[in-house]
Amino acid sequence: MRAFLYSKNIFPLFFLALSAIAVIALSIVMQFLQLQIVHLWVTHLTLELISVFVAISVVAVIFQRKDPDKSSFSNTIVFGFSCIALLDYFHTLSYPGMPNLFTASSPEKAIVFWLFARSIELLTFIAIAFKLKLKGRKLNWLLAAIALSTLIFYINIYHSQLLPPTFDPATGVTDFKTNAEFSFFIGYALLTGLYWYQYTRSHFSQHLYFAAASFAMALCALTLTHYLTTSDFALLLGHLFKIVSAIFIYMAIYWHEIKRPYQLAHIAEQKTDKKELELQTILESMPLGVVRFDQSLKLLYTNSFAKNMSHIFKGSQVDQHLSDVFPAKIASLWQQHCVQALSGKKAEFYYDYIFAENVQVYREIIIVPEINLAGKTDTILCLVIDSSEKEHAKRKELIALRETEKLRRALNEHAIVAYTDIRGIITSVNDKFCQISQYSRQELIGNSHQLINSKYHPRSFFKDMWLSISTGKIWQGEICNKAKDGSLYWVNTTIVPFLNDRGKPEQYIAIRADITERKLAEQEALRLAYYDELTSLPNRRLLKEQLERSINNSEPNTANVHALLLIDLDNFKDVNDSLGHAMGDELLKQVAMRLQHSTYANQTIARLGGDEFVILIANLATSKQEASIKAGDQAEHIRVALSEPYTLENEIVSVTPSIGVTLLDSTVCDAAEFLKQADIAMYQSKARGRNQVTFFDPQLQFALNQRNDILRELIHATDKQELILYYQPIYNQQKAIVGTEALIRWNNSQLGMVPPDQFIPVAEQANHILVIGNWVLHTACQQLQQWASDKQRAHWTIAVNISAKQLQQKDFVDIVTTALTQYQVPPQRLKLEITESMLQEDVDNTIAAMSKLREIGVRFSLDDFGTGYSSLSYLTKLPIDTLKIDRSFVDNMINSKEDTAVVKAILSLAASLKLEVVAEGVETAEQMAFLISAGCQHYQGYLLSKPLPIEQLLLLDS
Ligand SMILES: Nc1nc2c(ncn2[C@@H]2O[C@H](COP(=O)(O)O[C@H]3[C@@H](O)[C@H](n4cnc5c(=O)[nH]c(N)nc54)O[C@@H]3COP(=O)(O)O)[C@@H](O)[C@H]2O)c(=O)[nH]1
Repeated sequence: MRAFLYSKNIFPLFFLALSAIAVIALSIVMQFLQLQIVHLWVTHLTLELISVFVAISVVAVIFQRKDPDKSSFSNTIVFGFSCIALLDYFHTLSYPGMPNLFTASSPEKAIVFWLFARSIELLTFIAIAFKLKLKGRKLNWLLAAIALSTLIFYINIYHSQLLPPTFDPATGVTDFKTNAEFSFFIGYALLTGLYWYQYTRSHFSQHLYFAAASFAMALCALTLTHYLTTSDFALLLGHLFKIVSAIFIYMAIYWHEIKRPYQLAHIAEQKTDKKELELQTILESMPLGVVRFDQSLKLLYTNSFAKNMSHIFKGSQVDQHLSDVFPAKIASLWQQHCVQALSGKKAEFYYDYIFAENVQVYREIIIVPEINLAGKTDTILCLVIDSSEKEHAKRKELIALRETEKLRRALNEHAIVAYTDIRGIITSVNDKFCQISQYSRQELIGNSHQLINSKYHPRSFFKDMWLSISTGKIWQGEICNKAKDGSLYWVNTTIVPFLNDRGKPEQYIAIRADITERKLAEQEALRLAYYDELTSLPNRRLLKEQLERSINNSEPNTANVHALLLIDLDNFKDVNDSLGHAMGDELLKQVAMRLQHSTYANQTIARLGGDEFVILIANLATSKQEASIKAGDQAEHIRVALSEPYTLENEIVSVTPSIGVTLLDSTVCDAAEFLKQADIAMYQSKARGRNQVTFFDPQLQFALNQRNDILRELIHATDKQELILYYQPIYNQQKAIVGTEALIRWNNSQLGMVPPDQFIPVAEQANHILVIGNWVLHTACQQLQQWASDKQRAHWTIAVNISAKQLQQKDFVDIVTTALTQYQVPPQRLKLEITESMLQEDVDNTIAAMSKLREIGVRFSLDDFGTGYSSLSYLTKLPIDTLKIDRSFVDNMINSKEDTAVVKAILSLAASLKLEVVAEGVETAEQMAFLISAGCQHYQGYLLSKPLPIEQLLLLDS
């Protein structure tokens, strides 16, 4: 309970309430018992002096108080309680029983002072409750209180008649006095409520104490409404309540003026301590150095951060001078700015410093002047920001930026650069891009690369490119672009995607190098490598590649039969020889143009070289039968077209083509093989009399293979000494050998003994016959040289077979004479055998050459006479000595009248032209007998001897 009362701070009221109840009860008892107090003036004096002392104490306390506000209610208390103290003192002095104070002491005189004191006290309570403030100095109000009290004193002493009567010696206190007390009671009761109300709102103890004081005064007034004489016990009680009230007033003033300020000061001190702690914590945890200097630049404070700042504050002590805190190099800088701050101006500066360890630190300093209460600056606060990390990062970034800038400049100097956004819209280009594309930067930015698309590349090219870069991969490739003027240029392009934080491209940079020159060179090289210079048609290499592509791309169930046409011009050599190479070239160009007009877009025309052209008709048909019809028709169309006369300058020239056709299907996979097939077919056309279209025959292929085998080996035959010369003797009617025919034999390590009718035609086609013929000529001459010293054989002749190509050599005469001279052979011993067929071409030159040789003595035989077209007109012009009756006539002359007639006719013709006759292929005695009877002088044949190696021939003769 006690704790509750104290805790709620209502002990004073509780105490008063109990006191009131006790006093009222005691009062009733005393009233009932009519108790009287004797020697009351002593008690009264004591009690009053206590309350006067309390009032004076209140004034004293208030008087000592330092009021920040001149119009404080302190003046109210000083004035009010000074009056109360003085009037209560006058009241005490004038109380009955006290010595006379100017006039005789009396109850009335004492009551007047009392009533004035209580009235002023009530007014003072009211003024305090309503916080009425009196302006002015406290001393003035003290003097005013003294003056007022003195005035009341004077009136009450000397002019008491002016005042209403308050005591009747007969009846005691007057009604005025009782009513006045009752009024006081009401006033104090109301004040008790008011103070209590204020207490409940503010919880200020001061209000509670005033409430208690008011309550005590209310009880005092109430008690005093019941006394009649100055010796009544109620009077004593009233004064006791008054003392209680005075004590509560003192407590209120004590609480307000002494205790509370101390409490507030204590709280403020606690707050200050807390704030200081907080400030200290903040300062210590701040990521910057905080340093304070006084006016003389002595160090006052450094926070932990500053203390740990390398090389500057480390080891610094409070009271150290600034010049001892910092290294000399920066101390002056600090000092200069600290002095500025001490003059009241905020200073900011920045420096970097390299320490012995080569560590560079960067500092930003802000110095703030601290203004004291007097408005002056006697300390400065320095905020030290360690910007080393930031600065190093900035410098690194700067270096990186410079590097980037250098790279960018280098890149711009050497490359064509464009930036695009994620959609491919150009966002930035360099000058080189503008130069090569011929578009301005404004025209390019905001556009896509579609602006420079040359349409050279298929859509799939760019689709693949986007697929690559949109997944964050770097793309590289060569692109053909179109400049503003329509010209094309080539760039080697690298597109690098820049990725965002999520790894997705957000920008692309395209770096390009102009490779137009290289591309043109490549194209030119390609053209030279794959195209014929004269006609601009694809050459053999390109044809071969396309042919292989056609073969490889053939798919089942498609038109996968292709046709290959090989065209060779007949007699083109004549045009070259007669009209010159320039005209020959012009002819080839016109042929190329006609071929282009005679073919379709998807067909490839190529020039293999010389007068050879090829047409590849890919995917002609699904069956060979259909393909052969279509290819035959087109080949015939071409043959007709090429056979039309050509106009070469002013010359009208006619050439015909020999065309070989072969059909390709997927069963054969070799382009070279197809070309060979077409070649064979073309040669077949030639063989068939030229100006023909011939399809490839597989049997021809076999022959060709054989031919190729022979040729491959034959080329090395002379070097490998595989050639042997056999000799078949020629007899006269007396069966004596008059000469021999040299017949070549070839014994090859791979092919065995190859008969001459197999390898001679091959050698002729390949022009190798010149080598072989020369060997035969020299071997025969060498043999004649040997025989020249052999009496038995010195008159023998050797007949050497000469091929057409040998005879057509311009230096053929020289070749023969050289051989004769080399072996010192009498020309008469050498016979050159030619055939009728050789005389079909270049007859005049042939005869001229023969004549020259004939003039020096070399003799000529006309072989196989009767089998070809023999014109008697030129037969007479030929410088020949011998006619050889072909073996086919000799074979059949016994059984065939026609052949008998031919043999007789030849013999008769030879006789009339005075030519010798040799019958060859004499195999039977019957044939021999018939020939002798018919007048033939010379015979050659198996009946007499087969061709023999020289050793056997010599045996034969011996
Ligand atoms: N340009 C050159 N041609 C030459 C050379 N050596 C030969 N040849 C020609 O090769 C053809 C075949 O010659 P070969 O196999 O040697 O046949 C010759 C005789 O062996 C054969 N012959 C002779 N007598 C008979 C016989 O009674 N019966 C028979 N079945 N065959 C016989 O005739 C060939 C000679 O014919 P020909 O030349 O027409 O006199 C052949 O055409 C040779 O010309 C050479 O060095 N160069």
